[in-house]
Amino acid sequence: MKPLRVPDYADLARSCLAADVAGYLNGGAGAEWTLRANESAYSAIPLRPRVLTDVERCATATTLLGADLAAPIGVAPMAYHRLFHPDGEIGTVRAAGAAGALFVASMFASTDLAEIAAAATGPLWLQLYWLRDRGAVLELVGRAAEAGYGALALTVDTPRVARRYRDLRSGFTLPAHARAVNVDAALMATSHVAEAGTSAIERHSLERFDPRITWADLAWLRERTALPLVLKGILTAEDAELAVRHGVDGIIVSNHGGRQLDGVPATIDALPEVVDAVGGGLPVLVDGGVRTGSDVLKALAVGADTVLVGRPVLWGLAHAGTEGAQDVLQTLREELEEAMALTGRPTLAHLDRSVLGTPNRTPYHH
Ligand SMILES: Cc1cc2nc3c(=O)[nH]c(=O)nc-3n(C[C@H](O)[C@H](O)[C@H](O)COP(=O)(O)O)c2cc1C
Ligand SMILES: O=C(O)C(=O)c1ccccc1
Repeated sequence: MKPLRVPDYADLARSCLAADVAGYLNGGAGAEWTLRANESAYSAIPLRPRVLTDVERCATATTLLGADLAAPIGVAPMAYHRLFHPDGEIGTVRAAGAAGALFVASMFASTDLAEIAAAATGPLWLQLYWLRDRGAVLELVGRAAEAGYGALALTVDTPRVARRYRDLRSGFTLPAHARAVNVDAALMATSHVAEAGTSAIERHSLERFDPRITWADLAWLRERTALPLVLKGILTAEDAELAVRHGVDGIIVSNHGGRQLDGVPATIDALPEVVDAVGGGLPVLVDGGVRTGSDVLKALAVGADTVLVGRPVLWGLAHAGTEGAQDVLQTLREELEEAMALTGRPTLAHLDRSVLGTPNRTPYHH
């Protein structure tokens, strides 16, 4: 079967990856309630099309923090792309460039961050976890600035990596070909040591991630870099207001793809309160559960400026390397354009909450 839709790639990736790697990729935290909610909440929202609006040309191009995008779509930061295909981050960053999408590299990328930058042809950000060793974080920030990264995305929903039962059951550990090559090897040493009944990634986070940071610490980072700072993992109006007050340059509404606190709402359900609290002063991005162009359209209609996709890009990469990842991003852009035409909204400015019907609420149990 030739893959045509994003879910086709999910099936193909599952069948070409080892079971433990597929479990790490597709799994979530706890009972995986939030993981399921992310996708099913999009499915529950009906669309309200308008007709006779001249949709011969539907324009998806936009800008984000001063950079041009072919569509308001980007690749969410994900660790270790080489786990899934030898093309690794070089494949996914090339795919993003070809599709005109933003690429957010993970702090735990399995490819040198300068090599990622050299292969990039579009906007590029670096995601960070705040390690107890602040010097190591700062060193990475310096290298990112030098390599031309355009912004930093600090992930704030992960004081520690959550218990992911698929990984605990499989005893998932990182193989030698997928390592976090941008962080000092001594700091990463325990991230790939197997121990029965535990997750190496979770144990490593307890040792190395700094769970003591507060809003006051953001100033420390801001004073040491000129790069825009975006917070990833905001889910409430309260935290959105604090983020604005602390002068951040953007917000990513995210529940980490259901991989951190299980029981939080689907991101499309948390998005309205964050958008309303921010009030338009800075870009709001969202990720989690986006699988179709209509999902992208729904997030934009609620008020997101750009949508990030995670697992779908790695499904494409796993199945067909660079080409597969590119096809996933291209498909989402084309489906978005079609959804704009068929809802009668020829520009992104036309996408407001009037596009959205009342959700059919029996969700979260699919
Ligand atoms: C395999 C995998 C690795 C991830 N690694 C990171 C990471 O290193 N840093 C981070 O902030 N988020 C990480 N995430 C979370 C993603 O950035 C994103 O929030 C999530 O995948 C979006 O949901 P989706 O996969 O349903 O699109 C990871 C997600 C996956 C699936
Ligand atoms: O962020 C994640 O979901 C994730 O898988 C991860 C990978 C390495 C370190 C911390 C988290």
